[in-house]
Amino acid sequence: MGFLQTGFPGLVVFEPNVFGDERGYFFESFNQQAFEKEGLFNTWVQDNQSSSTYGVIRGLHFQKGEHAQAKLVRCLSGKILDVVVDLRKDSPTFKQVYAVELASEKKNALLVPRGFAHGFSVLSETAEVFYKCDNFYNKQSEGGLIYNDPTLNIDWRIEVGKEIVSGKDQLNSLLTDLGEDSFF
Ligand SMILES: Cc1cn([C@H]2C[C@H](O)[C@@H](COP(=O)(O)OP(=O)(O)O[C@H]3O[C@H](C)C(=O)[C@H](O)[C@H]3O)O2)c(=O)[nH]c1=O
Repeated sequence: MGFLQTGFPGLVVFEPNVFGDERGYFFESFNQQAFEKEGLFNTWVQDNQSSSTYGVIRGLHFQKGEHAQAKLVRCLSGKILDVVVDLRKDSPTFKQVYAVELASEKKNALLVPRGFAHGFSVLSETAEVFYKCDNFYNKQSEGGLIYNDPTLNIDWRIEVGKEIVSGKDQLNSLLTDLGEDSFF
């Protein structure tokens, strides 16, 4: 089981020990003792799962203030580009972007601490994404960054014109327009 540092404080890529045999495979997708040994202390209270087709971009979302959520994100089927933006004012990586490919084949996961905007693009024909949250959904506190913000210049690795973005996400803000209450 490996925990890979990303250079962003608290943002960690998790690579489990996978046990394969003639039946298939087994791995522990989360182990509180192992995570706490790495200094990763989260109390997960809500699990989310979504399914999307190629070209879908969900996000970038965050919940403000006391409703902020840490997430442990994995791809159950297919492949996604998981993308986060650091919104923590005191972080050395404040306003920086980190992206990592999560795939069912890799069985990897991304631990996103509170204080990040999170989104992903679907690189395979379909993808099912599962993520644990350490705080409950709170619609009223939701904030969003527009996926094609020129300041962030995120390469979602989707063929031009094939992006599928919800009406709600098309109304997300530019980083430069976020209010003070969007930062941590
Ligand atoms: C997030 C959420 C949504 N919902 C309901 C609200 C809507 O009726 C429906 C779809 O919600 P939304 O369009 O916000 O779903 P996504 O675009 O996948 O949102 C997620 O996208 C990015 C990748 C994230 O990291 C967030 O966890 C989350 O915001 O599910 C709930 O009932 N509970 C929830 O926790």
